[in-house]
Amino acid sequence: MASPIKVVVTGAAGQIAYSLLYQIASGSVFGPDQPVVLHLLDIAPMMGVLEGVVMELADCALPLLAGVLPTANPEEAFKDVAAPFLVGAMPRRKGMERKDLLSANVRIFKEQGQALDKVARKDVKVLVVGNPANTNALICSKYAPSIPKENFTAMTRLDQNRAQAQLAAKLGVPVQDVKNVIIWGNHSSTQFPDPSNALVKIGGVEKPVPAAINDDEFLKSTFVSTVQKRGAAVIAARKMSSALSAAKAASDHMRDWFLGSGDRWVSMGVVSDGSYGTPRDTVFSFPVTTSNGKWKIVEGLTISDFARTMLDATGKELDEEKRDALEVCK
Ligand SMILES: NC(=O)c1ccc[n+]([C@@H]2O[C@H](COP(=O)([O-])OP(=O)(O)OC[C@H]3O[C@@H](n4cnc5c(N)ncnc54)[C@H](O)[C@@H]3O)[C@@H](O)[C@H]2O)c1
Ligand SMILES: O=C(O)C[C@H](O)C(=O)O
Repeated sequence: MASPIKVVVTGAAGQIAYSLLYQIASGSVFGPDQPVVLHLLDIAPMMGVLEGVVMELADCALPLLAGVLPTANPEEAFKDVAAPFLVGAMPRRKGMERKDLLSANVRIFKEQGQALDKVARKDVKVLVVGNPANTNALICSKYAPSIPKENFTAMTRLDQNRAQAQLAAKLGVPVQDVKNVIIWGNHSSTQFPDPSNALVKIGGVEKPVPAAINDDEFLKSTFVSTVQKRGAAVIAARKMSSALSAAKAASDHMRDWFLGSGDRWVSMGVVSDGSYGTPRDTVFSFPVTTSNGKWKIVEGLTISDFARTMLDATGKELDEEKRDALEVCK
């Protein structure tokens, strides 16, 4: 058995963490042979609730759970961690856009970037889930200059999973038979869920999704807006933001980053190098492949005029969010 790795979940007393902690501690993220020590960070008033979470983790009797550290101190939480899931932040309510959370949440990611810079391993792999996730990840990276910026990512995997599920339902196939749908840009209503390179297996044969669906109007409008607005639809129905599916997506993201994405593309918000004409120095979601703990943007894709307009719109929003976030952090 390998020696345990330290994994931190922030917002550990919240609703996403409630699903996520079990997935991490049961081996679904880092593999069935990798023990974990869980660091649980939340704010001081939530320590009582967190105590209950700690009790429940113990009561799960999980063989891979090698230790649990609940704390309200970011430096204690981030000490020597390999994998931070930065979930802790305010969720939006009905009628809000995710960027409306910026002024409330971005300071959390400044403070946590500073703490990571001070005490985390330099090869730490950071996943930001708290909204607005892309810009929070950018700010976290900026305040942790001793850690490579490639190590900071934002979660758009939930959007990818939503897109894959929509296409599979339309085609009447199991969800795993659809692959390579892309989420470009921001985890917001300007994101571009792009099915143009997606593949579907039908009768054992792989075909392009656009040809299999053969309905351009559906792919350019209904499909795109359903995925863009899915988070809001869940909030309208549940009166709380998505949590079960968000925790599953966070697990998928980190698992693929650590263990590899195989023959599938996955979407991750990463610091843009300007690929595909996107704004540098924003955290932009791209199709990537992952192996040996590193991600690589899929190169050489054709960008149609429609896609160009969509990429430019979401890039513009990210540039604006960055400007606002830097102002808040001054
Ligand atoms: N990227 C995505 O796809 C995605 C999906 C779903 C939700 N989210 C976002 O994830 C975040 C968390 O959602 P939730 O439903 O778990 O919210 P929640 O309100 O249930 O839990 C958030 C927790 O974070 C804690 N917290 C607040 N400030 C903190 C700080 N400085 N340090 C540590 N913990 C802190 C709170 O006390 C609370 O326990 C929200 O911003 C939500 O919008 C993102
Ligand atoms: O939409 C939200 O505010 C929550 C989350 O980002 C989601 O996509 O479900």
